[in-house]
Order: sequence, then structure tokens, then C-alpha cells
Amino acid sequence: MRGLGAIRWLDCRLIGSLSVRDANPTIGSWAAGGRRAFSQTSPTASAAQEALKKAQTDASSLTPEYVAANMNPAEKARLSKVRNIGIAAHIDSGKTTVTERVLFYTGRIKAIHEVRGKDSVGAKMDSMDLEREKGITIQSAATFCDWQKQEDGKEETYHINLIDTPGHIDFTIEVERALRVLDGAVMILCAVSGVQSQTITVDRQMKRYNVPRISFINKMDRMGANPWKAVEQINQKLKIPAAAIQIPIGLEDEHEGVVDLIEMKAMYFEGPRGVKVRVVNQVPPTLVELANEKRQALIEKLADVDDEIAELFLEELEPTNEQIKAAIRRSTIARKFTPVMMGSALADKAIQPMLDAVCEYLPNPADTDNLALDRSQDEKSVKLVPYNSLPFVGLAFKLEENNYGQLTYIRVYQGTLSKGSYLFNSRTGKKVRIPRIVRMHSNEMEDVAEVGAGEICAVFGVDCASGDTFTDGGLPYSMSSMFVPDAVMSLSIKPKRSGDADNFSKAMNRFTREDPTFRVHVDAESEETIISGMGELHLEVYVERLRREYKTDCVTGQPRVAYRETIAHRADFDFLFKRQSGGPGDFARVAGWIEPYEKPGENFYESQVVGGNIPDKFLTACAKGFEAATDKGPLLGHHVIGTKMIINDGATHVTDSSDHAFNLATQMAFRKAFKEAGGQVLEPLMKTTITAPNEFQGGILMLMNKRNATIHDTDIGTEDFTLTCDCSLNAMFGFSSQLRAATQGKGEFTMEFSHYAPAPPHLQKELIAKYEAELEAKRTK
Ligand SMILES: Nc1nc2c(ncn2[C@@H]2O[C@H](COP(=O)(O)OP(=O)(O)OP(=O)(O)O)[C@@H](O)[C@H]2O)c(=O)[nH]1
Repeated sequence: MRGLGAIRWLDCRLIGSLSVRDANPTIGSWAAGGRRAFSQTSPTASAAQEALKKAQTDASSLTPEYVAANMNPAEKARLSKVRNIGIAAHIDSGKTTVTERVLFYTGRIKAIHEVRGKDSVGAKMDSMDLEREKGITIQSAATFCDWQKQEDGKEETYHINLIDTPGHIDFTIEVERALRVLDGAVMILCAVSGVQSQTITVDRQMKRYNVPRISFINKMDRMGANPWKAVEQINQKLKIPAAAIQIPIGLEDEHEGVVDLIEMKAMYFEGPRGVKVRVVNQVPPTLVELANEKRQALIEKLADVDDEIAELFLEELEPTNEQIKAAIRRSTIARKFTPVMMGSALADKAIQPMLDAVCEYLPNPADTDNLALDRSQDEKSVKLVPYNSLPFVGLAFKLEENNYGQLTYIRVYQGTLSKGSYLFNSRTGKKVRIPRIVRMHSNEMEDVAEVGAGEICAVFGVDCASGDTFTDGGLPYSMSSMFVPDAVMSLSIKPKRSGDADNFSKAMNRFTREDPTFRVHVDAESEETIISGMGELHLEVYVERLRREYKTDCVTGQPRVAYRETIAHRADFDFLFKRQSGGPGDFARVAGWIEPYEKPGENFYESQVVGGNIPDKFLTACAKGFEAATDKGPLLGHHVIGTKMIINDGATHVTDSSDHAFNLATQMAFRKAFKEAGGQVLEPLMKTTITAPNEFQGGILMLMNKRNATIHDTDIGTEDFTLTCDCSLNAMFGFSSQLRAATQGKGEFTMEFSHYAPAPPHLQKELIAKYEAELEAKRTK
């Protein structure tokens, strides 16, 4: 569905698992309702556990072969039936519609409701009012379902955990955290539009977190549907070897089902909501030629990425169906290939084979490498093993407050999480009790007593921050944290009624805890509360949530770009701060230099004072002075980055020196040296991806050149082109309406923060003059 303005919505729905069923009676099994029946561990099993525990201290010995050989067969069997997955795609591709079918076919919901459907119920996964109204997904939601897959003539139950997250780049943190904890994803594409701008963003994120994926081309019932264009675009634009494993039976309003190219059988979806899958072990005569051609294309593509198929191919031997399936699984998990399926969620076609493919080709928790850092061994990487009886390690990847209190989503990487047990937060060292564990189903929940390794669950009453690692206290492990992008836009905000101040601060507390990309601070001079985040929409949504959820109407200022300040070269300083105003005076002398710091996003302070020219206690005050000076830069009052300050000399006065004097002297010395060191304003540059029909290419290039964009790449397809460039956020204000006008509404774009770069000199001058005028106005007021 279309969102606000021309920025397109992408949705990344991820799926995660909470179900815990341990079929092994020797390890302990699950009774109905989540209660556990305990029994003794067999001697062989316990020896294997001990061996694993020991091996964990030397991660290099934990090869997949070792783990496979030492893993208890029942444990292996349990994990082989768990999938933690997400659904990722461009806005409007049908993620919510697909998810609704997944929940229906797996029996989680009894009826299907459409996104913005006529029944006014809305899709299950868009549970926030705001989401249902705007037709966008803002918060990720987690759910789980069981899928019965036919294997060798019998039904096997797979537990699928699914997290549904928003795709819009302003809510990127939701996508990042979901991808961080998922083992695989389904990438959905529209059969008419193929790879779109947000598909490219999602692709980048999946690559960043090494998430294997299968692809599903949706909307085969739409006029102009062309799955082959989409397959080609996955290969060309996303540069992932891809081949179809199905062909459609009928296109547009004649779309009836698919031919499975591995088994060479036809599948039709009949009955109400397509629940009845009719399989015909024969390809329809009119499709035999196309099926043979595409099956051959699949084998050739696999030969490019898989050694076993390559060998057979060279020997001109036809691989068996089992060999093809095994090669697809291997190369998908190794992220060398994506199998492509097709269908129509709205028309209830071909969702069931997609669920089969999730089980068949996406990794289970034991197939992926999950690493933690061992703090006792210089942060050496150690492999985590999804084995229930190993010591617990889990990651809190998302916080959310609901009517029952604070909810923390945890991915259990190793060990078992039990209700009433105690865990340690490895960041704070605090011990916490787990009073309640639930499995989430969008905004509903189900209590469970225990959750096993490889699963996802939510716990109540645990105080922590997003990204914290929990252990059983025995292991000094922490998991590498998620990528949290810098805020690029800010806004001043205050409640309209002073009576709402309490609610306002409650809301701010909650939002900042839940969302690491949403920040709040009070400007020391103007005393205004400033919120900052990933874009206009991100901030707009929080202002709206204040109004709806906290009944607090707010007045907001103009959105402002979050600039940064830095220096270009070294400048020395020798600064004396001396003030006599009757009574005790102030005296502090600091000398040293400032210079660019090699880590551009950070600052560094060091004292190299020898001989006690500045005593230690005053040096601490100097460090605080440096912090204050970099917090509010001299040019615009924005944060200073990429700057190093060294103090190597100074002087004190017997009675007039104080912490206060040294703190101020450092700040003043910094400000003075900053200008001499070529102080400059940095602005955020956005990685921007624009797609539009080819005829508009010239116009778009002109638009971007006018904005001083640096063009990286123009990829011209048969119908449309994709342009990637870096452009300043400042220059992108109002771009959506211009793009719409320049492309008759057919162009779309996405942008994501890339890095900070010096703003053009005229803009720097203008901004500095404006800031100085504001300061002057305040002084004379
Ligand atoms: N013709 C057709 N329309 C579909 C299909 N699947 C989804 N749609 C429609 O496409 C629109 C977008 O569907 P959603 O499921 O909301 O898409 P989404 O990707 O979740 O959208 P966001 O949450 O906004 O990112 C809705 O109007 C759906 O009814 C399909 O298979 N065929």
C-alpha cells in the first residue's frame, strides 16, 4: 500500500519462533500447554553435552562437523524443524497480504482480513491504529506458526517464527534488529514492478547481516505480470544468482497455479481461499516446452554456484531431484543463490509451496554461525551452539511497552530460558529474574514455561536496553551489537498544555528505550526539548503517538538537519583563563593542540602533562571541559566529531585555581583553537536510490545534478533505470513532489544515511551567520 508522500514504503516482515517442543524423552519433553516433564539425561547424551561445553572454551574446535557429531540426535531433530524467518520487500509488494495467508494456512487465524479491507478489521500483523490507517507497518510484530509439510509420504511439523517489520527506511532500526536475529528471509517482489528501490535497500541490509533468502514473485494475477523480468533483475540489479523453481500456470486473471520445475508437477489452488492444493503429476501440455527450458536454466545456474551440480553438468549427467534440492539448500544457505517462486497472495495462489520452500531451503538455527565475544579472552569470537542443555546465551533485540508492562524480545542462541530463572545482563552485570515468558502473536500473547535454544520469545519485567546480551552468569560472553544509524533530522517539541508534562516525559522515556534511533535532549541554551531521528516521517510518527497514546498534543518546530562540526588540520593553543572580580578569582592555564582524529565519527582526549604542572584533579575537569565543548560545537552548536585534543602543559594558582576554572579554560581553549584548525560544518549525505521508466532518465539526472549529487551508478534495464547517488539531506527536502512531477508519478526513491561530508561553503557561511544572529538576539533580549 502507498504511504505518505512519494517516499515508498518498503516492508520487511520477518518471522521468528517461540515454540518449544523437545521430542527427546531423555532430555525432557514438553507436555501440552507448555509444561515440562523432567526426566533423566542418558549417560551418552550427558557425555556429549560435557564435550560440547568443554569445546566451547576453544571455539576453533567447534566446527560444524564437530557440532553435528556431538549433537544429541533428538536435539538435532528438534532444531531441524525450527525456522526463524522474516519477509522483506519493497512497499506494497504484498508482505502483509502474504503473511495473512501464512497465518491462515498454518491455522493461526481462522479468517483472512485484507490490508485496508472492506471489513474494516485490517490485517493481523498491522496491529497499531496508525498502521491500519496509513496502511503502513511501523512496528515489527512477531508471530509463530506450525506448518505441516509432506515429506516422504508423511506430515512433518515445522515451527516457523515470523517477525513482521516495517520497510520504510525511517524505521530502519526495526529491520536491522529483525535481520540481526533471523536465520533466513523471504524476499517478495511484485510481478509487474520487479526489483524496486526499496528492494535494493532491503537487499543491502540482508547482505549486511548475511541473511540467506528465497524469493517470491507476488501479484502474478496483475495485468502486465512478468516473472522473468523479475528473475533477470534479481540477477542483474541485486547481483544474486537466481533461477525460478516454478513457472506460472496462466498469467493475470488466468493465473491458476504453478508448475514445480524440480518434480515437474502442476499445482492448482482450489476451494475457498485456495486451501485445497490439487497436484497433477504431469506438466500441462502447453507448458512442457517452457518447463523444460526453465528447468535447464535452473540446473545451469546451480552449476555456476555448486560444485556437485557443476561436476554432473560437465559430465553431461542429469542431476536427480534430490541432488537439485540439496544443491539449492546448500547454495541458498551459503548465500550464493536464491530460488525464485511465484504466485498471488491476494488470489490465494501458491503460498503453500512457498511455505514448503521456507522449510526446505532456509537454514535452521544449527545451520548458521552465531558468534559471541568472550570478554575473558580479549573479545575473542566464540561459536554458540543451539543446544538446550548448554549454558544460556540470548540477545534482547527489541523492547516494547504494552498494557502489561515492558516486554523484551529475546533470541535464545544457546541453552534454555525458563520462567522463574535468573539471568545476567552482560553489559550491566545485573542479575535479573525472568518472571514471565510469552510467545507473541502480533498484539496477543501466549504464556509458556520455557523456551529452547534457537527460538525467539518475549519476557516481561526485565530491565535492559535494546541489544543487551543475557547469560546464565557463567559465561563471560556478549554478542556483537546491532548497527544503529546516526540521527539525521531533529525537531523542537513541547506539549501544548503544561498539565501534559508528565505524560510527555513518560512517553519520551518509553520511546527512547524502545527505539535506539530516536533520541531526546534538552538544549542547554534555548531549554527546548529536541527530538532527533531518521527522517521527517520517523519524528512525525512519534508526535502522532504522543497525541494518540498519551493524549498529549504538542507544538513542534521546523524539522532541522542534524549537522556536525569538525576540524581540518592541527592548531596549537596556550590559553590562560584569569578572572578577578573581588573575592576569590579564577585561574587556569592549559596548553596543547587539537588535530583531526583518525576515527571520523568519534572524539579523543588525552593528557600528556608531566611534572604535575596541572594536578590530576584538574585534569579530570579538563576532560569534562572537552566533553562539553564537543557536545556543542563553536560554529552551530551541533556535535563535534573527528577531533582529538591533547593537553601537555598548564599552570595553576595557589588560591584561584579550581575544577570550574579548568573546565571553562579547556572549553575556551578548544573553541579558540577550533577556528584556527579550519573548523567546518558537516552535513549528512544520503545514499539515494531512484528508479523510474527509462524515458525520464535525462530529467532525473538533471534534477540530481542541480542538487550536487555524486552519481555512483546508473543501471539501465529494458523498461526502467536505477540511479544510485549520494546527495545531501538538505538538498532532498521537497524531492518527493519534484520527482513525482518529473516522472508523471512513476518514479520512486529511497534514501539511507551514508556519511557526513563538509557542507558547501556558501551554506556553511549562511548557517553560521544565522546561528550567530540567534545567539546575539538572545544576548540582547
Ligand atoms: N493484484 C494483487 N494485489 C495484491 C496482491 N498481494 C497484495 N496485493 C495488494 O497490494 C496492496 C499492498 O499489499 P500489502 O500486503 O499491504 O503490501 P505490503 O508490502 O505489506 O505494504 P506495506 O506494509 O505498506 O509495506 C494491497 O492493496 C493488497 O491488496 C496480489 O497477489 N495481487
